[in-house]
Amino acid sequence: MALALDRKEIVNVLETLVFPDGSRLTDGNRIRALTINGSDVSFVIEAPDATTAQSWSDIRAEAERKIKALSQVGKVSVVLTAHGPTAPSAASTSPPPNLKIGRHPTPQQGKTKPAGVTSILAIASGKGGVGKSTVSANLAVALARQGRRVGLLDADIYGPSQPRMMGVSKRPASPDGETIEPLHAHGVTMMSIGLMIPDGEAVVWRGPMLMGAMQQMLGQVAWGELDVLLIDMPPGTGDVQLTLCQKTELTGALVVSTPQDVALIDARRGISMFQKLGVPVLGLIENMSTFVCPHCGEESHIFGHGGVAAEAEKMGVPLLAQLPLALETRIAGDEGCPVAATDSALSAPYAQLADRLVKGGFA
Ligand SMILES: Nc1ncnc2c1ncn2[C@@H]1O[C@H](COP(=O)(O)OP(=O)(O)OP(=O)(O)O)[C@@H](O)[C@H]1O
Repeated sequence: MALALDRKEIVNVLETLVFPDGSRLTDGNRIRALTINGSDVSFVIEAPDATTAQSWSDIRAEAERKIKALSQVGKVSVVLTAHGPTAPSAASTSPPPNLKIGRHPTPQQGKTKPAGVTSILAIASGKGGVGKSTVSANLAVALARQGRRVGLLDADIYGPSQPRMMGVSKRPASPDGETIEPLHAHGVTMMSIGLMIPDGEAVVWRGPMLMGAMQQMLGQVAWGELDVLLIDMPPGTGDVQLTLCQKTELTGALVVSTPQDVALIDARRGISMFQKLGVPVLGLIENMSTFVCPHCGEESHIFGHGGVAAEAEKMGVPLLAQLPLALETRIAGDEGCPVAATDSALSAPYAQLADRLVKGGFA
């Protein structure tokens, strides 16, 4: 029988990798989420910013090669992520690129999809504030940790929250005034409409302008090769949702709801919109399903219990995940490092959701 893979053996190998400045790859908590699953090894190398991350690609490759060379190791997945923006001076104080974002849409025949993107998943909710952005950010990171090439488009035009949740504030560049360079955080390629709008400017666009902006976010952003692009949709069933369903080749939709009746009624509306527009609903995600008290450990169902599972059954769609309400999840989101990017036990349900989507061939 083969001996179980020893974590220490992996760490020993990683310790031999040294940067030109003499520091080790294992210094300063750079190696995160080292996971051994049978003979498969995965971990994340976290750089302080995106520029540094780029310069670490050789050491990432070397780490992968050396771990693979160990006798009992099967698959190796090493994800290089950047925790912060490229340079503090390039934060949101700089103006957005000079592109006409929010222009009228250009005529488009049929449904399109950015070249190089295999699957597009819309993350939607009927009601606002149920955690759709939290789920999108964490799912994106969880998929990236499983070695998938992931994009995240924050299309929540009225309340873009991905820059905060993913810890990104740099303005995307547009060297040619036409193509928009996406940003990178926690192994995810991302873009938010919030990064394109001048600070303090309220979005008062109406239907056609919104459609034009969405078309630009999908068509002008240099997404590159992606296994999956997650779209964090605005809540409800308005213009943006309709346009996306009609003009984009969506692989499917994931609908997030809390167990509350009011949220479920709206979720039902969202599901029915997707079904009418011929977008497969891949499943429901129950967020804030239980609350585990950080002091006494007692579990309570603040927003009710069982409603989302019953609704999923009624609508004939799977219940894909039940995600707990946790202070750590909220804080991690506010601090720009989604809990799925950490070693916390709370990252597990997101990893399971990601795994389910990968196994289903959707991501
Ligand atoms: N599982 C969770 N545990 C703890 N806090 C959560 C959880 N899910 C979401 N939150 C918190 O609830 C708030 C709303 O979440 P989020 O912004 O993800 O919702 P949303 O549905 O995208 O909202 P909007 O409709 O404004 O786009 C945020 O402060 C977030 O940190």
